[in-house]
Amino acid sequence: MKGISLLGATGSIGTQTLDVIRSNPERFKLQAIAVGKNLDLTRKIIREFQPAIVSVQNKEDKERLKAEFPKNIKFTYGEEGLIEVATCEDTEVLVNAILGSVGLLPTLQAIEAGKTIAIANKETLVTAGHIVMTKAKEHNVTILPVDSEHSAIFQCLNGENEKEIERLIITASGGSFRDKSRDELVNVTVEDALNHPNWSMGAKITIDSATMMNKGLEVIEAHWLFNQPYEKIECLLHRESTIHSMVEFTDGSVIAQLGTPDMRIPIQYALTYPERLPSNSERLDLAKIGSLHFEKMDFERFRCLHFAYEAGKNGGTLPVVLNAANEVAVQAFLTGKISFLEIEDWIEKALTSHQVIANPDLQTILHVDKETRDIVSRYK
Ligand SMILES: NC(=O)C1=CN([C@@H]2O[C@H](COP(=O)(O)OP(=O)(O)OC[C@H]3O[C@@H](n4cnc5c(N)ncnc54)[C@H](OP(=O)(O)O)[C@@H]3O)[C@@H](O)[C@H]2O)C=CC1
Ligand SMILES: CC(=O)[C@@H](O)[C@H](O)COP(=O)(O)O
Ligand SMILES: [Mn+2]
Repeated sequence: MKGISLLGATGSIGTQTLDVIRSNPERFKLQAIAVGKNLDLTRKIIREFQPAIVSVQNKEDKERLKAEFPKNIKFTYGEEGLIEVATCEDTEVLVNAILGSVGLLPTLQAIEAGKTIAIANKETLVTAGHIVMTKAKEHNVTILPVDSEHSAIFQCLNGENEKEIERLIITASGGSFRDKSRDELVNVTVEDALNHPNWSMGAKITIDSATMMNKGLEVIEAHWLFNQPYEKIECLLHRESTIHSMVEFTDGSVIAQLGTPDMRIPIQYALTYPERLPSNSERLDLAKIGSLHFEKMDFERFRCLHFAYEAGKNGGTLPVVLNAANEVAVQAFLTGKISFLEIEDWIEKALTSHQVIANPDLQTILHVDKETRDIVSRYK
C-alpha cells in the first residue's frame, strides 16, 4: 500500500488524483491533503478518504473543520501546514497539484524527507528548477512528471541516454483563441478565455494556455526535468491534443506518446511507475479522429512563449519574475481588472524593469518572487 500526500486536493488535478486513488483502493492510501478555501469539497474528501492530516489555507477554516471532525485527524494551516502534509511520515509519494510557486517550499522539504515527487505544479520548477533538481539528486529522490507533455516525453525516453536526444517536441493545442488574430484579442472576455478546446482544467492554467504562457512554462519545466538546452526544446501547434509530445533522437527516429485528453492517465502513471495499471479512461480511436494537424509556432502572435524562451535562456532570476508576474497578471484578468492583452504587457514590463541576479539561491528566489508580486500588483 502506497501512502500518498496530495497538495491541491480540491483542484482539477487534485480531484483527478482522488479518482485514481478511488479506483485502486488496494494500492493507494491517501494519508494527507492540503487545500485552499473550498471547505465543502474538503469535508467530502475527509469523509471518504479519512486522511490523517488536513491542511487548509487559513487559520479560521482550520478551527472550523477541527470542531467538526474526530480528534484523530490533525488539522493544520498555511505554509507550515503545506510542509506538514508534504513530509507526512506515512507518505511515500507527494503529488504536488497546488497552484503557483507556493508549492516550492513543501516540495523541497518533501525531497529532504526522501519522498518521491509526482509534480504537476510547473510553477515550482520554473521558479527554482535548478534547486529542486539538485536537491533531488543529492537525496536520491525521483521526480515524476504529471504534466501531460512531460509525462509523454518521460514515456518516450523510457530510460534512453539523454545524450541521444536530438530535440524534445512539445505539442500545444493553441488554447481558446488559437484562430483569432491579435486584433481580435482586444475585447475577448474571461468566459471566452476559459473555454479551452480540448482540456478541462483549472482557471489559471486555462488562461495560460490561451496566452501560450502554459507552453512557455512547460519549455522551462522540460529544461529542468530532462536536462536539455533550450535550443533542443521546440513547440509545435497541434490542435487535436492527441500527441501529447515527442522526442526526436540522434538517429532521426521520433517517438511520440498519444492518448485521449484525460489527465488521469499521466497521474496514474506517475503513481504506479514503473508499472502500468489498467484504467477505464476513454480509448483513442484514431480512425474516428482521421487526421492530425501540425503548424509552426508563431512567436509574434504568442508573445508569452517568446518571453519564456528568453527568460529561460538568460536564466538567473528572470524565470522567477516571469512566473510571479504571470500569476499576478492572470489573477488580475480573471477578476476583471485588466484585459486579456494586458497580461502580456504586465509580464513584459516586469521582465524589462528587473535587474537580473545570476545563480540565485533559495532566499534570493523567495525575495524576488515576493518583490515581483508586490511590484506587479501595483501596476495600473
Ligand atoms: N488542470 C490540469 O489539467 C493541469 C494542471 N497542471 C498544473 O497543476 C497545478 C494545479 O492546476 P489545477 O489543478 O488546474 O488548478 P486548480 O485551480 O483547479 O486547483 C488548485 C488547487 O490548489 C489549491 N490552492 C491554491 N492556492 C493555495 C494555497 N495558497 N494554499 C493551499 N492550497 C492552495 C486550491 O484549493 P481551493 O480550490 O480549495 O481553494 C486547489 O486545490 C498548476 O500548477 C497547473 O499548471 C499541469 C498540467 C495539467
Ligand atoms: C493537460 C495539460 O498538460 C495542459 O498543460 C494542457 O497541455 C494545456 O494545453 P495547451 O497549453 O497545449 O493548450
Ligand atoms: Mn501541460
